[in-house]
Amino acid sequence: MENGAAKPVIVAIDGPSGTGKSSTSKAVAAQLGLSYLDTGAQYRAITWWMVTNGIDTADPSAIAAAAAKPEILSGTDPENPTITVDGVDVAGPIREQDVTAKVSAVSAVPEVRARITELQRAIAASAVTGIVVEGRDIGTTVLPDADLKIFLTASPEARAARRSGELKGADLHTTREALIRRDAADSSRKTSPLAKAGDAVEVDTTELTLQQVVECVVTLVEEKRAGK
Ligand SMILES: Nc1ncnc2c1ncn2[C@@H]1O[C@H](COP(=O)(O)OP(=O)(O)OP(=O)(O)O)[C@@H](O)[C@H]1O
Ligand SMILES: Nc1ccn([C@H]2C[C@H](O)[C@@H](COP(=O)(O)O)O2)c(=O)n1
Repeated sequence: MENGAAKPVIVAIDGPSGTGKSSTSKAVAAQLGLSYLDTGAQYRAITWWMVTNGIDTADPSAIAAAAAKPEILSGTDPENPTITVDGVDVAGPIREQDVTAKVSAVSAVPEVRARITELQRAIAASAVTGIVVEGRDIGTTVLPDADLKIFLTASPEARAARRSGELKGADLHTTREALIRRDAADSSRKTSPLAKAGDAVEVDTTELTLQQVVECVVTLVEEKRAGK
């Protein structure tokens, strides 16, 4: 840049549920002074709005007709990410089981994806120092020109164990089956499915601690910035 300021860096982190995208992205963004966007929270927020407003989440045409109605705002401070719908803080309700069970159906509707993708691109374009954006289709569709693309993976067993640790008393087998079902739905939808971009770096986190994954991604970002 002409004034000597560093060019904003755009990092896309994709992968299935429970691979560590949110934890890794937040820590990397905080360490590097970047913004952070949880795109899953946006899809959860629009799903919460559909459920709260009595829209039938099994009816794609009803979802499509309502997709433009809610105002979804994401706060991108990695130390304090926020999400509101029509001014209501929905950070808690969007993690509830009912929303988790319906989010794949709602996020498969093309009108929903077009709306949320537009929001995501606007947020990324306005990040002054750069941003870490995590989701399912960031490297393939939302930000195909990202400076660095990471695709996190982990075995279903490791992912279920991580999630069961969060959900008090959750049965490991049930958690594993639910993760696999959601990944299958997210990977098989027609519009912008969960997929690894051809130029993404794949990191298998099964045997890595969160700290090791963060260090790996920070190193990759620093190498990119140094032009390596
Ligand atoms: N490498 C790791 N080793 C052990 N636990 C981890 C690791 N990475 C993340 N975790 C833990 O696993 C859980 C899920 O992580 P996280 O929410 O970051 O995954 P995610 O990919 O964003 O999931 P989702 O897509 O479902 O939101 C969290 O409790 C987190 O602390
Ligand atoms: N870029 C994205 C991000 C998320 N989704 C959908 C599919 C997920 O099952 C759901 C919830 O995401 P999570 O909070 O578990 O990361 O949102 C998507 O389609 N595209």
